[in-house]
Amino acid sequence: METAARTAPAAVIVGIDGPSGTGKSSTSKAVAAKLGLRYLDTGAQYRAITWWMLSNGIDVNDAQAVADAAGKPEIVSGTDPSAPAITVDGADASGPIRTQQVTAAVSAVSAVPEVRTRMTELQRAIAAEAPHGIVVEGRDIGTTVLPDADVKIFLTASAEARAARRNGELKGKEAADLAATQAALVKRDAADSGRKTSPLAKADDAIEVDTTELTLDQVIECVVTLIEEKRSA
Ligand SMILES: Nc1ncnc2c1ncn2[C@@H]1O[C@H](COP(=O)(O)OP(=O)(O)OP(=O)(O)O)[C@@H](O)[C@H]1O
Ligand SMILES: Nc1ccn([C@@H]2O[C@H](COP(=O)(O)O)[C@@H](O)[C@H]2O)c(=O)n1
Repeated sequence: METAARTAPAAVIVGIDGPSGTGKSSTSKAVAAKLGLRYLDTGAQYRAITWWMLSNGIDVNDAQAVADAAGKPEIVSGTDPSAPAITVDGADASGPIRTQQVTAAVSAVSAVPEVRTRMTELQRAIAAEAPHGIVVEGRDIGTTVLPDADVKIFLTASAEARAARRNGELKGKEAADLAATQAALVKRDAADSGRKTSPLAKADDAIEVDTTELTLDQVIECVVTLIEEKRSA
């Protein structure tokens, strides 16, 4: 008797891009966990190399010095969506990469072509090793890192909504000025969109999701549905 062959779903590669505070990390982690996929935070990698530059006395505004040092740190990213991890030369960097000092310096470092070449190679290698697929979030995943991704999403939200979300994270800590938060994220987006190499941009074939009026759960549901539709097509 013939039995129908049961095939596991093919690995699915998902790229989620967008400006700062649009919900890329929260959405990507939840979607990956729900669908049994790996997860990669490429922003954390750019933050990690920036932290290394700062820790090693390299002037982040000296593009040549950053380029010369770009190959030195060893950056290792975990891909478990329930326990994102990142190390630099074997040391846990998950805390230090989130400081204001790193946030203020990361756009300058990530604009250096040698840094982007190194990170892109690392990101492609990680994506290629994910057995069932991966959700990769960043700024240039759909345009440059994984142009053949199965699903490309570009998240957006108003600057007001993004600033309010960021300030909401500070509960219990000193409340930040909303206008200052908004100005800082708009400035970082402008630097990321304006650089020559792999700027923050929506790929032509990416699906744009404006999250301004959506809850996080609604965004997650929307992205899961888009991936499932693609898988069943
Ligand atoms: N749709 C939403 N509604 C309300 N809050 C949200 C929504 N999406 C994300 N958030 C909250 O907004 C904050 C920023 O989200 P998140 O860190 O996922 O954004 P991001 O795009 O990855 O930001 P960055 O690029 O700066 O790392 C978090 O506190 C998150 O819980
Ligand atoms: N694919 C990417 C991802 C990130 N960057 C740069 O890193 C910064 C930090 O990113 P977060 O997601 O952690 O906020 C971001 O502002 C970019 O400068 C990048 O260039 N490409």
